[in-house]
Amino acid sequence: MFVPTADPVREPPIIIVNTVLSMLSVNYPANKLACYVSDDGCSALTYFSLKEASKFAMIWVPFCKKYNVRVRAPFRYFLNPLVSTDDSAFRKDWEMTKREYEKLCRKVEDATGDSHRLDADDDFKAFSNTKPNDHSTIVKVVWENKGGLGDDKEVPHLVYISREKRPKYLHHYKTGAMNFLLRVSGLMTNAPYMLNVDCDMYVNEPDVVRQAMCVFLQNSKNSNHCAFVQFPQNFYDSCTNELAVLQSYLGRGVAGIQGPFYIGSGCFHTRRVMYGLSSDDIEDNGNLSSVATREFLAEDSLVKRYGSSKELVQSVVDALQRKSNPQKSLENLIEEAQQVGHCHYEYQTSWGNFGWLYDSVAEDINTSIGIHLRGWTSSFISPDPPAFVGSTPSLGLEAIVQQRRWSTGAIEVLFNQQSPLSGMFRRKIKFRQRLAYFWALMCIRSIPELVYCLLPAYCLLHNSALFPKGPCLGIIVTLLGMHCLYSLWQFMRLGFSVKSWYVAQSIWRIIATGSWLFSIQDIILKLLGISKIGFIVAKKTMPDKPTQGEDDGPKSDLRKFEFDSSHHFIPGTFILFVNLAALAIFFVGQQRSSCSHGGGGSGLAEACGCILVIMLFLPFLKGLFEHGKYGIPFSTLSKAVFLTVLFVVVSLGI
Ligand SMILES: O=c1ccn([C@@H]2O[C@H](COP(=O)(O)OP(=O)(O)O[C@H]3O[C@H](CO)[C@@H](O)[C@H](O)[C@H]3O)[C@@H](O)[C@H]2O)c(=O)[nH]1
Ligand SMILES: [Mn+2]
Repeated sequence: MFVPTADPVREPPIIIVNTVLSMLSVNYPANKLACYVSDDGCSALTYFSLKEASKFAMIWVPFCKKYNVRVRAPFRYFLNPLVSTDDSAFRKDWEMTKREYEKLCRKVEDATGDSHRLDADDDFKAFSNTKPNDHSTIVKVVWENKGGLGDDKEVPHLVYISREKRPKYLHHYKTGAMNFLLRVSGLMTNAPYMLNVDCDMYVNEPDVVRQAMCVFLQNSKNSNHCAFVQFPQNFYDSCTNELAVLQSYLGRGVAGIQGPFYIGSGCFHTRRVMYGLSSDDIEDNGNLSSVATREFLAEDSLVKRYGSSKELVQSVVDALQRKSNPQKSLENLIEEAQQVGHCHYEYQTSWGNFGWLYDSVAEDINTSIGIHLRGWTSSFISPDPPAFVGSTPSLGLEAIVQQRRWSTGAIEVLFNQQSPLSGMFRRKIKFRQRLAYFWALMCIRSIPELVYCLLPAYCLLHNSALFPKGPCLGIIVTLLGMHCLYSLWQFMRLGFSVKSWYVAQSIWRIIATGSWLFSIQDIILKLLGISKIGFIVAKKTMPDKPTQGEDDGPKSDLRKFEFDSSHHFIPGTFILFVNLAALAIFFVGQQRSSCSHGGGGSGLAEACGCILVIMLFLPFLKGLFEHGKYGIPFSTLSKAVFLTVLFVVVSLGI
């Protein structure tokens, strides 16, 4: 089980602690599980929090198993008060466990306020004088499960790792961290299946490991060809539902072709596949084919591919040949694990061509295409209640920057080795699956979307017709109506409201013109070699009271849209102003010379177009009248006004 984290400020350790606790307590034999936390932030605080969490786990895990607790992230479980129960033993245990959890929270909080006191402890020496981007590898066995406690009391291994970073070396952000996790876990426990989650995505279904294993091990003739099992991502703090709808339709749709995309979190991978095998490298009985044996197991090819660590190479051979591992003492493997975390370890190896694939900031979609190109299938499981739940950025800059990263990463995939374009003639991926991956091109839509948002206004100002008149207008209105009804039906079929559909339409337009537009700039600058693309970690928060949406479906709410002086808000404000200006000029002109205009120019249809655009950019309209973080700041307003004046002048042809 892998949990990557990168920044103790944007990803508060207590969130990671909860994710880890939820994983340690899943319903599965504890001696077959191990949890690895990779910390790209190289934070003593994170390590401290995990140490404390491992102590609390000795209470939490038996408690969850004894009472068959459903939600095993303590912050979530203790949000609800104890319902009156006659079982006084349960009440006592509940209260004691809650007290211990609160103690844990306090310890983490105190350490966050005063991290210097950790320096005094010898165990934290490795963290002194380190910077997140300049430090050597740290590997710490937080808890080693030596067995003997009985199944319901045992707590799986917990290992903290932080790979070496030096300013001169590329570290590939999360992707590099995932490959390090793959290597260290290979060395230490070498399980054939691996679950990875983002650090905020706690396990919400204790049987999730069994569910995934059912798919891997089911007795169908294709069982060996399922490379990964993907669960959808759900969020406890989301104000909108557009991602849930997208995942539901896209996820299930693609699942019917070759399998769902890997979406970065809530996914179980097969270790052998991550080591680079193709589907035809495996025979019907699951063994390596003779060609694959020659290709993968030759001594020099092993070192070239996987690096110089003998222990690691041996573990790869074992994994490829499906040999079970003798239990080893984790403490004895620390040195070897540190070696495979050196910056230069991957130098002249093929890491990044297998494992999690490099060259895209959206490593999920990139790795996903790589696996499907090698002929593997994947499976989608979407249980109710959801198996994984996490935090999503608040509506505003955080969400816009996240979407920008996703779409930039998706376009990056088009220009690298895994591109669905260059793989056009490779037969191992199904044609329709390849087409589905072109969904990655979505951000190119930003340019036509921007044009569509401006066209009605331009036509009104320029007094030229955008829409045909007479019965032909009926065709356009019918098409638009059908499209709206269809997407509305998609929402309602999943139990979402009309309002939630409207909010989603609005959010998609804002993303298209606020995030995707800038991704195109990112890609152009990257292709010209002017700048590189980085990974800005999304900010995570934890609720302190149950969210309203928990039982009656998440709420859709645009009122919480936050603004600041970022340039990401200029296009939206500009679009709003242009449409407002066009409407105002149109109505003023209409009143002044209602008799002088003939039927050739723009008219009510174009005005309706403007109104529609304004409705879609409603958060911006509201932002004009709000103050503080919900209001659009003056600097953004003035830039947008300047652009609007230019646009109006050009359109009017003055
Ligand atoms: O240098 C880095 C940057 C990020 N992360 C971790 O990567 C995970 C995902 O980062 P987050 O900021 O939460 O990104 P999201 O946009 O919320 O994540 C989605 O999009 C990412 C790709 O852009 C995928 O990697 C994620 O799995 C997917 O859930 C988190 O656990 C981070 O700690 C690292 O370990 N190292
Ligand atoms: Mn996230």
